[in-house]
Amino acid sequence: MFQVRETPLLSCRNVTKKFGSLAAVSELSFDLAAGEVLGIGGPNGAGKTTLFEMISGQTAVTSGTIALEGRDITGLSPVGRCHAGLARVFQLNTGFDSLSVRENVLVAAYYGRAPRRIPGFRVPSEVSDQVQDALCRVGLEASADRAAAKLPVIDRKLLMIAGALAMSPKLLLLDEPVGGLTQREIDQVADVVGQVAADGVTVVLIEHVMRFLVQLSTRVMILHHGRKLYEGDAAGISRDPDVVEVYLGQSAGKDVARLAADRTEARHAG
Ligand SMILES: Nc1ncnc2c1ncn2[C@@H]1O[C@H](COP(=O)(O)OP(=O)(O)OP(=O)(O)O)[C@@H](O)[C@H]1O
Repeated sequence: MFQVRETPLLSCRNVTKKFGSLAAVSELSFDLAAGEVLGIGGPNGAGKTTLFEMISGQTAVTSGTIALEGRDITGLSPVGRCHAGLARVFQLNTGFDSLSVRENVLVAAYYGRAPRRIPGFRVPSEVSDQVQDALCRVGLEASADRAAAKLPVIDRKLLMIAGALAMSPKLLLLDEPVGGLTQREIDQVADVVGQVAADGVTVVLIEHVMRFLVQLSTRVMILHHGRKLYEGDAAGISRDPDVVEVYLGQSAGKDVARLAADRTEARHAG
């Protein structure tokens, strides 16, 4: 297993989730250092989203522990985890359709950073600034007054990312952020996430789009049947016969090898 020397930003120890007799995630352990981008892949049903459910507190672990910056958060509510610095972007749209783009982000910025009482809904100026900053980071400032329901799919995805960023997270969980997007749109989201990571936010992303996963991840973990099948750099997944067999397939494995080589070349050139 990868060793993180200082107190890890996120630490999962023997995390297990059982649904009846099915172990969706089984005895999974990993550490994540601040500043990493961990890409998680694996076949349908591998346990990726269930892992996110446990990290973000939407579902309780059956056993195991989860710590954020050394603090055990295993029993904390989802909102408590938000206030501790953890933000999650869901796979499916979670925006409020009837609110504007700005209002959607405002709800996240207002409630996501500290405990608030509803009757006290006065927006402090630092929250407004946070909203504006989040909109600019994803490029939605020109759409701020549009109703969320009227947005194209790509902008809905960016809106969810803006909501998460408005909470000033230390750890950002992204569940299939580019599913269903065109190549150009995927590149657009990759630019946003790459900049978020460059700004110091630690990211864990689940993605089947290998181009996106390989481009952004500093480390990749492939799950299968709730267990770790592979953990290492992106280039290694195409050389791992088990990953190629159960997940990538031969031709996709070659594509991933090419993508990883392109990435290495681009980094050296940069
Ligand atoms: N609430 C639930 N009740 C029962 N079984 C569940 C529940 N949630 C997930 N599962 C099962 O747990 C296993 C892991 O599901 P999970 O959604 O975590 O996989 P995944 O890797 O995210 O898949 P995908 O790539 O299709 O999103 C699957 O067999 C799924 O059917």
